[in-house]
Formats: sequence, C-alpha cells, structure tokens
Amino acid sequence: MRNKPNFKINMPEINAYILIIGIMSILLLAYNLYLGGLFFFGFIYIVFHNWRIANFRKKEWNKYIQNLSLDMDETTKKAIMNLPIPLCILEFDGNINWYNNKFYEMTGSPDLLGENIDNIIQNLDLRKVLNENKEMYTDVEYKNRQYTVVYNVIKNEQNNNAKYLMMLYWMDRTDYLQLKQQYEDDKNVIMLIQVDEYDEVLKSAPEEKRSLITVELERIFTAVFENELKGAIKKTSKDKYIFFTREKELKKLQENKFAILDTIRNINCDNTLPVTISIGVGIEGDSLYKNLQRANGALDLALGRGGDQAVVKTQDKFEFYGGKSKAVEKTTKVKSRLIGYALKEVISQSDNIYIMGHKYPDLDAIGAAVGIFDICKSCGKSANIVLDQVNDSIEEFVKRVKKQEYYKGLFVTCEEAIKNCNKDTVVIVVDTHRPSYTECQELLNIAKKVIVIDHHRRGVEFIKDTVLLFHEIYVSSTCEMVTELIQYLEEDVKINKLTAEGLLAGINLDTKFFAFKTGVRTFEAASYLKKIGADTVETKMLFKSNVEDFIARADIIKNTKIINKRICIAYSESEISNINVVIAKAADELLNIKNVEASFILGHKNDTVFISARSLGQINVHVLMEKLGGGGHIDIAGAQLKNVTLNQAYKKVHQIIEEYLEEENQ
Ligand SMILES: Nc1ncnc2c1ncn2[C@@H]1O[C@@H]2COP(=O)(O)O[C@H]3[C@@H](O)[C@H](n4cnc5c(N)ncnc54)O[C@@H]3COP(=O)(O)O[C@H]2[C@H]1O
Ligand SMILES: [Mn+2]
Repeated sequence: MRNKPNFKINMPEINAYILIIGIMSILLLAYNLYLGGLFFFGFIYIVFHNWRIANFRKKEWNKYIQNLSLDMDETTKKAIMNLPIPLCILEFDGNINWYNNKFYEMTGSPDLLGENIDNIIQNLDLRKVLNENKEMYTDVEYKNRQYTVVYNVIKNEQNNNAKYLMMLYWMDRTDYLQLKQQYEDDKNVIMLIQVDEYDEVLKSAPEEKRSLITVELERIFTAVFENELKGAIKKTSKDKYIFFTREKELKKLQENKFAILDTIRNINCDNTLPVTISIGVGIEGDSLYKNLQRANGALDLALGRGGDQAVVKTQDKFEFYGGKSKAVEKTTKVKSRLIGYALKEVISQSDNIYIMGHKYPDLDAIGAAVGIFDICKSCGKSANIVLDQVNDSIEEFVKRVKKQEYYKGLFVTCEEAIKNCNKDTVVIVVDTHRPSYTECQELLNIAKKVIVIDHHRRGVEFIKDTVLLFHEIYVSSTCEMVTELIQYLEEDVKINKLTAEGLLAGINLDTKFFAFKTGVRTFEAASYLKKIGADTVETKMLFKSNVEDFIARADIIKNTKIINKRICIAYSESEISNINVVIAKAADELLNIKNVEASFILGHKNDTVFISARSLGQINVHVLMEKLGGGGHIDIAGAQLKNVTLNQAYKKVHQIIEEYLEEENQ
C-alpha cells in the first residue's frame, strides 16, 4: 500500500487570512502608496501561490485514489482466485464463465471454460434448482463428496449492457455429514426377546430332545446377534433375553424383515409345536432407560398380537414384522382360575356395573356380556348391558332375553349408562380392546375401574389402566373365555339356560361351528355349556337368515373377482340393514372355493363402508385390515371406513392386496 500523502496545510482558514491581508493592503494603499503597493503585490503573490498548491494537491489526491483502486482490484482478484472454497461463475444457460483454483481442483478437468455445468456435474440439475428452490442453495453429491451449493445472481453492467451471471460457492460438507451419519448409526438400540410359550413348546418335544431346543436357539442367537450384528446378548431368565446393539445393525434386521423369526421357526427337534420368539425393540429414546421402556411396550404388543413377531417402537410409531404363525393354545388354565377369582372380588365390591361389547355387536360379544351378567347376578349384584342398536345378527337372541323375567331391565342405551356412570362404576368390556370400537367409549373415561376380556390380536390402540385384563389371543372366542371363568366359579355361580345358549352361540360363531381356531379347550367349554343346559338346536336357530340376506349374498358371490387364483375380492351394492353380517357370512363362504386362501368383501350402509376379511391362516388378514384402521384375528378380521364411496374403498382394498402380493414375492 502506498503512503497516504500529507494534506494537513489545506485548511479552509488559510483563505480567511489571505482575505484579511488583502483588505489590510488596500487600506494601507489609502495612507501610503509605496508601502500599500508593496503589500498589495505580496497579497497577489500569496493568492497565486495558494492556487498553485491547491492544484498540485488535487492532482496528488487523484493519483492516490487511482492507485488505491488498482490495488483493490488486484487484491480482490487474488482473494477470489485463492478462496479456500470452490467457486465458479456461470452464464444463465449453465456455461462456465470463470472458476477459481479450488473449483479446478474439485473437478480435476483442465478445460472448463465454456463447458456446461450439467455435463460436468450430472446430478446438479440447475434448471430445477432455479425453478423450484426458493432457498438459494442445493445439496449435491460429486465424486463421492457431499456439497452444499450456495448460489447468488449478480448483475454485470458493461457499456450500458446488463448481463446476469450466477456465482456458485461449493461448501464441502462431507466430513460433517459422515460424522452425523456415524452418530445416527451408533445410537443405541435395546431389544427384548422372549421365547413364546417356552414350557408348552418344550413339552411338545420328546424328553431327550428338549435341551437341544435351547441349544439350537442360543446357537442362532449367537450367530445372528453377536457375530452378524456385533451386539451383546444376555439371558435374563429361562425364556428371556436382552440384546444391545446399534441402529445401523438394527437396519439390517429391518431390511431382511427380521428373517431370524423364520430361522427360529424352522428349528426341528421333533417338537410338535413350533419354536417362535417375540421381539420388542426400543429406539430413538433420549436415554437408555427410555429405550428400555419402549422395548418393554413393544414386546407387550408383540405378545398381545400373537407372538412370532417383532415390534419396533420409535418415538412416534410402531412397526410390525413377521407374525406368520397362529398362536399356540395353552393347556394350562391357571390364568382363567386366577382371573375368575379376581373378577368375583371386583364384582362383589361394587354396586354399579356396566357390561359392553364392540360396535355392531355379534353373538360372541352379546353372549359373553350375558355370561358376565349371570356371574354378577350370582354375586348378588345387578348389572346392565349397554346396547344402543340391535342388529339382525343378535336380534333373535335379544328378543328371547327380553322375554324372560330373569333378565328384566338388562339392556340400557349408551345415553342412560353415561347418566348413571360415576368413577366408582365398574365397566366390563368384552370382545374388543380398542377404546374407539367399544359400544360406548365415554364410559371408559368416567369409570375408574375397567375390566377387559378379549381374544383379538392386539392393535396399537388399547384400553389402558385396566383393573383386570384377561386378554388371550389363542382362544376361539370371548364366550369360551367367559365359559372358563364360569367353570372356575362353579360353586358360586348359577347360569341360566338361555345364557348358556348365548355363550355356545358365540363359540359357534367365532369358530364357524368348530372349524376355525378350535382347540381342546373350545370343546371342553362347549361340552360344559351343554352340561349346564344349552340346547344345540335352539342355539343353531339363532343363526337363521332372512331371504334378503340370501339374495344379497348370491349377488356378492356373482361379482367375485379372484386375484392370483388365491384371493377373492367382492362387494355388495344392496343397502340392507345387516349388511355387515351378510358380508361376514359371504367372506366365510368364499373360503370354500378351491385354492382360495383369503377373501375380502365390502358392503355399505349409511355413510359407512364395512369390510370383512377371512383367511385360511396363511395370509395374515389382521395386518391387512389394520392398514385400514381395523383389526381382528390372523384369519378373521374387519374394518369400517367412513366418508368414502364403495368404489373408492374397493380400490383401496385391491391396492392393499396387491401390495401384499408384491411384498410376498420379494
Ligand atoms: N374397526 C375394528 N377394530 C378392531 N377390530 C375389528 C374392527 N372391525 C372388525 N373387527 C374385528 O374383525 C373381526 C371380523 O369382523 P367381521 O365383521 O368381518 O365378522 C364378525 C361378525 O360380523 C361375524 N358375524 C356376526 N354374526 C354372524 C352370523 N350370524 N353368521 C356369520 N358371521 C357372523 O362374525 C365375526 C365375528 O368376529 P370377531 O368379533 O371375533 O372379530 C371381528 C371384529 O371384532
Ligand atoms: Mn365379536
């Protein structure tokens, strides 16, 4: 840098002094001509000298300014040329106009001037960036490095011609992003593993081979969890394990859809029951404790959905994997006995009891409810069943109940129940565990004591804070569960004949007359009901249908479409009052077609589209219906959709089936 010249003498007051000298010399002229003349010449000289010096200074100043801007240009150019980040200037068509050393190093190609940026950096797509992005930056990958390209538009004016150019700064964020990815990959994961029905499975193998099952299980665990996934696994009890790993490893499990579930299921030590495991995974928690809590919740859900599956609980959702096998029937009835006594305790201590099933109740829901009513009555307590609307499937039964003095005043509407319900009321929910699917959800919010008795596979939505939960998914029906409770309370409980018939009807319905989900205990319950007076012919009469139902069903069967020779889909356009039961029956029936493994039938009434799904067990219809907000069992499930047309719902179901088939093929 040049030194700044000294301009100090150029002060405005000098002009004032010269003016004073001028005036003084003119005044002196009046007194003395010679002396005044001398002074006046002196004054002229000073004026001339001052003008010369001012001129000289002006020239000096201009020279200084000029040199300064020359210096600046040089410096800026050098600074940009040596900028430690890549920079290039483009014309608006993408041609490179100028670039710096770093950009040259970044691309490594020698001849960049005039080249189009799109040919050099293929995935930049400048047009798109300019058109769509409001932000003045975009992210791009180039030669295995990640860049954030910040750009701005500059106006270059030359000879009255304005030209627009784009400046692109290339910020290399590879190291930061790699570190971030590493951080994400390393986040901890807690997995809780439980062998399903360990004792039952061991018992199903010959004695000398039982220990081999555990050996085989642990061999697979070591191979997958320790060697493949580089985690740490620890056995915490005979059938439980805890496993620690990282999110990156968990992703591998998620990508192969927890194939370990299939490996375990294939263990063969002459066991007649398959070895299966349930896995609960907790991730994305801000502490290890949080992840453990999530893993616990996820494992509960996996078990409640029938085991043989993995549930991953993230911050805001559950993900489900597996769940291919049917739940195994437990041969021990210890639980029913314990629950039976606990139920009696709660009932005996309360004065106000409401029993309710699910919306659009069927014979299983209503049969179980009446069974519970008999238990209450035997304990000397009065109870009511909440029933808002009678549908065709329960109409005959309800009519018979209303005729008998024994059940006087049994049914109340939702409104009446809400009026009389308080925090001490006991609410007993049967045949569902979803709050929104109960006959009267408000009661759950008012009453503090809620009991749930259900046999459906667990969905994400679940009635919380129950005083008593009897949830067994391997049993055929809620009526079978209630019958077992009655059996254990036999000494104290007396059952009416019609109640026994209602219970038997519930079992008949859910097992399709002992064809589906029927275990040893189902027959035991049925024979007990027969013993206490149920008439099988009277029970069968509860299933009679109207003529319209038959006609609607025939229509459905006529428009049936078979996808891939294995899945039926059909619909009913008739808006008869019990369309939900008609489609349920049609769905059952379509399974009789050779090679058909699953059926999906749609029907509509008012503003609701009903869907009934059935399967022979190979295809998990529970998971498919869950996608539509429904639920049920692995082989019997359903859903209801609001605010859609039949046609839209049909397309949705079709799509879900196709997605399932695609997934299966992967
Ligand atoms: N939004 C939702 N959330 C959670 N779960 C949902 C749900 N929508 C439906 N489900 C469950 O799916 C299962 C199948 O319902 P779906 O109406 O097809 O079939 C029902 C019912 O309509 C049908 N059904 C009723 N009366 C019948 C009769 N007389 N003959 C034949 N089937 C009958 O028998 C089935 C009884 O099945 P179950 O109660 O064990 O389990 C039901 C139901 O509880
Ligand atoms: Mn039901």
